Amino acid sequence: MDGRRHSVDVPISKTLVALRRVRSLRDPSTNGISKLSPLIDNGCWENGISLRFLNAPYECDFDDNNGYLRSKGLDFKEHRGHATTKFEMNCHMMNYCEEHQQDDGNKSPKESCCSNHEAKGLDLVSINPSSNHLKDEESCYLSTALSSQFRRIDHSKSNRKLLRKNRVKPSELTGDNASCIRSPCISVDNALSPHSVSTHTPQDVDVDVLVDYHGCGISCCWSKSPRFRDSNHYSEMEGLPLMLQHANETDFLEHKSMIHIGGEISPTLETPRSLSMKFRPKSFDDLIGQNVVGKSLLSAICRGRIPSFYLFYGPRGTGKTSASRIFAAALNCLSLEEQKPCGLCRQCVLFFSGRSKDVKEVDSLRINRTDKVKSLVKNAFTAPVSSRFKVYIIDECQLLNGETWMTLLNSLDSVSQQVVFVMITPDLDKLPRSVVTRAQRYHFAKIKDADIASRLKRICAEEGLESEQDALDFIATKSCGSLRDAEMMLDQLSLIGKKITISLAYELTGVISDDELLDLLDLSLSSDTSNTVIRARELLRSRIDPLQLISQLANLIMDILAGKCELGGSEIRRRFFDRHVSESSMQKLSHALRILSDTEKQLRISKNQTTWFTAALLQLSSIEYSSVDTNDTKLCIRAASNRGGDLCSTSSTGESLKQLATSQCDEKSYKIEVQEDDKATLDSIWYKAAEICQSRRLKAFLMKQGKLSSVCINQGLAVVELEFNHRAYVTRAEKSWKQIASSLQFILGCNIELRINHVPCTSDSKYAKLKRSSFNFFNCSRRILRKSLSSDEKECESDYADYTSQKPMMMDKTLSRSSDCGYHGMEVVTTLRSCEGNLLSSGKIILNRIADQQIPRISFSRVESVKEEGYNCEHLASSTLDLDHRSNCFPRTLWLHRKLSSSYASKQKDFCFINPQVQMF
Ligand SMILES: Nc1ncnc2c1ncn2[C@@H]1O[C@H](COP(=O)(O)OP(=O)(O)OP(=O)(O)O)[C@@H](O)[C@H]1O
Ligand SMILES: [Zn+2]
Repeated sequence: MDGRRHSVDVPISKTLVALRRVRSLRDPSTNGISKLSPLIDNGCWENGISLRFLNAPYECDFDDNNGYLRSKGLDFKEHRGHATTKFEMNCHMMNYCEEHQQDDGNKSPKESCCSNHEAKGLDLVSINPSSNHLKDEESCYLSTALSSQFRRIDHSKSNRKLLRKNRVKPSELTGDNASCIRSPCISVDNALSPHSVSTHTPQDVDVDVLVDYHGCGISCCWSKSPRFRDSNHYSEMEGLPLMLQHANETDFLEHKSMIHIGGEISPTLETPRSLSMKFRPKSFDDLIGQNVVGKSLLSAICRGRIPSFYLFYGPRGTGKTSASRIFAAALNCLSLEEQKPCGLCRQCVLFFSGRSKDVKEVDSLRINRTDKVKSLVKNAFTAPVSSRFKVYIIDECQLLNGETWMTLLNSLDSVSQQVVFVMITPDLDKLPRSVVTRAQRYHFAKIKDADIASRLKRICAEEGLESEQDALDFIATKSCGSLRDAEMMLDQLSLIGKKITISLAYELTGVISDDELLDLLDLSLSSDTSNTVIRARELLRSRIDPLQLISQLANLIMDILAGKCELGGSEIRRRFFDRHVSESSMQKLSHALRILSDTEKQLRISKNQTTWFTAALLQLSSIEYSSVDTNDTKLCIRAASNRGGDLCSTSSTGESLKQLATSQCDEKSYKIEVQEDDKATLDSIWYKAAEICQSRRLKAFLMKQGKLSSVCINQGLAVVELEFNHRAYVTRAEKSWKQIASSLQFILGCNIELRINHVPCTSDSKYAKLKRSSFNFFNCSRRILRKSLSSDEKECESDYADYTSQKPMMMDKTLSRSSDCGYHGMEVVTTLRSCEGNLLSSGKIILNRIADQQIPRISFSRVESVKEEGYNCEHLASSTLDLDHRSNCFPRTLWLHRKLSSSYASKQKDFCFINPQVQMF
């Protein structure tokens, strides 16, 4: 059996305690009572149920002979008035002070506490609380110290019954026991009385006093149950109904022992409800990843520069609340050392046992009423009871309303120097500006994955949990910088299996393993349609959300592309990397990434996520046809026809195009008969595309005047060039570009970028002359996407359609934004070709918007690399163009192109801009 875990004699008790623990894990941050709690809280713990902590390392000895309890030199005596009663007991006790063995060798406050007491041989004295109040500071302190060691046992009637049932004779109870019937706690003498506890010989022992420092894996959740608070709390709560005592959650209590009497678990003895409670930091050194904050707060304390208003903000689970408590303790710590809180001094003990009257945690929602906040402020004006500072910790302060803030802020100037407010929020933006500016702000950053993982490792070691490093790394990644989330996940995993493994972690979080993902990716890239569908459905049906799956898949692909994915390992992994190592595979993967990104957007608005996810997977294999042919070259078909010169090389693969054409359109109606001759292929595509245009006039126009001069498919995008031999035809075609593009899209089955060129007829002598002097290549491009548009996009699209019915097209919807939408300019990527069509150069022109112009103007501020073969267009840099006066918009591609062409052509007649690609910035 695990040395730190405890055996439970009777299964039902184990079950109930386990239930309690599970409940606590559901929502460890709240103390809401679940349905189970009445069962557990009020359940009749039958007589005879005893909990026995086996294997607990006993650090504390009780000396039967001399009647003194000694714990590492610590003598416990009972003082009643002037009388000192010795007592003896036989119990198994583990000194809580042994709790934290710091890895770094530094002593925790508690350890130091022990050793300190040990060194001094200090006698702790308990004043028997005959009244419900501990009257003076000392008694409070002493009582605190003792009760934090040994929580008191309830001597109410019911408990006495239990005691009786447990064969403790009433006569054996001392008169003093009776005198404290009303107290929810027993005094130390009672706790340690030989009558209330007995040896654990099988017959006689019904009660074992169990003190477990390390936590037994059995957590109690009574921390906020008022019936277990001591009388001091009640009286104070009455006076200050707004305040939440944090006594219940403090670490000392969390790590305290449990006393089980006659089968009843004394609820006043706390064990941590969760790992995150158990491992709540207790000093600035314990805070992980917040060194700067810790240092700064500590140095403020040391220098005595304490403003009254602090704001701790940052993501959840990063230590804000813990830091505020540490800060409060440090403010009042009496130690002269720099390291505060010391955990030893009177103030520290008071604070950590939850009995400090000067540190309050305030419920934000409850002070959102005028009377309540006023009462709080009034309270703030009273002097601290016993400490140097009065500290108010207000968590989730973003929930405070304006009026409450006003009251608090107004009081800040007048409250005494001894009052400190620590406001905590995860969201600074939700606070009024005046609050943010007046506070001393501390940012709690997300905690690094590596730090989280090493913290988890330490916890596992301390808890005696077996774990795989991969699993811990995974938990760290999944917890997004929140140590609490990580600890909670670890806690849950520790309940499931003996060892915390990566597969267990995957299962708990609903994530699938990289191997499973690689398998799926392999299938989909290999065009294994049926198996892809089967596997995708299996995964989706079993446990994973399509959106999560798609994001995991995308991440994995990115890792592969970045070379971050390990090649070795499992069989699946090896197979995948054997098959997908080539350059073409990498292209496929990067295209797959784009498909997944599009699909992700679509999934967000789709009700049928499974279908669309599966469809996306099937598209991954279609990349093979559309973007990459078997030789890794672009599929590019051009009619060499009337273009002179060496327009880019053509690698016409009729077969690929056939596949492309037939794979994605209705075979019966639009199957393209691809000829070996490219020209015929292009004509065939053009004919089919024209054929399916709805407007008869357009159909006739396209068939008669238009020509498909090239189709170039790369990475799922077909760049289609059309030729018209008259400017008027070009304009006409431009007006119907959408229909043309969708027909072509339907035929080619992929995204389309359309370029409509004006190529004067060679037979026309006038144009022939023109052509000789200037290849006036009139060009524009537009693109429509096959995917269905989201509603936003549709809106844009329709705006755009309206606009383009009167004006030439534009390429990108962002261009339709008005000039005052924050764009500063645009970047135009141009290509220069000679009149023969030879590529001369390509380059970039940066256009800056001239500020403060009602009608925006652009100036050419930079011309890059358009300077080859003796051509120079630097003069553009000094020119300025007026933008279209009809719109307050940046120019449309075509318009810009015309401007550039005319401006440029006037100086250099030999070439022109082709296909400017415009990007706003
Ligand atoms: N920086 C940290 N160092 C050590 N433990 C931490 C840290 N941050 C969080 N934890 C762990 O998470 C638990 C919760 O932390 P805490 O309540 O201080 O976070 P928080 O930032 O206040 O979160 P919230 O904003 O949700 O209240 C702690 O008990 C502790 O176990
Ligand atoms: Zn101290």
